[in-house]
Amino acid sequence: MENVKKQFDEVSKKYDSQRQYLIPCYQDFYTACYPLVRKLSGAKRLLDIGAGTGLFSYFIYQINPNLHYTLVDLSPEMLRVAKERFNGLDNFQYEELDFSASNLPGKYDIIISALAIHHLEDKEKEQLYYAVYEALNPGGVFINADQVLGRTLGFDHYYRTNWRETVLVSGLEEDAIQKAFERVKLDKFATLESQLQILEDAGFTDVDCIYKNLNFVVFGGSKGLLSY
Ligand SMILES: C[S@@+](CC[C@H](N)C(=O)[O-])C[C@H]1O[C@@H](n2cnc3c(N)ncnc32)[C@H](O)[C@@H]1O
Repeated sequence: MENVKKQFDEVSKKYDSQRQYLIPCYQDFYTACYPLVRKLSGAKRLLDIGAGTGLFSYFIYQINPNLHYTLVDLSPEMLRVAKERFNGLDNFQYEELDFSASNLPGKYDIIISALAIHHLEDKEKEQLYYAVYEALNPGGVFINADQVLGRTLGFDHYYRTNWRETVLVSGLEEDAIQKAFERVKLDKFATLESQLQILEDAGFTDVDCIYKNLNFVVFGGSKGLLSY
């Protein structure tokens, strides 16, 4: 995890400005969960796993500013940017921790994560999903916006090649592109199906993928029947 921490510490100040170049479906990817979150009217506490600069929390904050937000990340520099973003708001707290090695702190009604869990080995992903289930209050929901391994080698190759080609012509400066290409070497994608299965095994009741664009997906599950 030291390498992950180092690379995200380094990119922290430029991270937000590069996101729209590096995630071709940026707006849809971060807002696909809005209808689901809007339905969780009784929710009070949200945990963002691998929150980084707080980008995903910021999207949720746009539609639910009254939640209590807990942002966890192992990179102090990424969290520093998050603290600047939410400066002055007393419903935000921050925890510097490695979620592959530490327990998740507290109990929550909504647990979110974006582009973070793919840094874990498959076994660690599984352990984390079980821990997420335990950390949810009854009726709570887990939402993971992430990149996944293609279902077949052919599609995986297509997704990765397509992403590189898209980023190369995105207008992002060359140095930033090369650093992003370095960072993705740390990624450990797993298939969507295997992760949906783990969520079911962990006890989640309603489990599904609510958004997919190439290998960018948003999926998750509810602890108890989804009341919609
Ligand atoms: C690509 S960034 C995503 C940040 C944010 N969620 C977003 O959507 O912009 C991945 C983040 O996950 C964090 N991360 C990766 N592995 C981690 C771990 N084991 N424990 C805590 N944070 C981790 C990194 O430090 C980084 O800030």
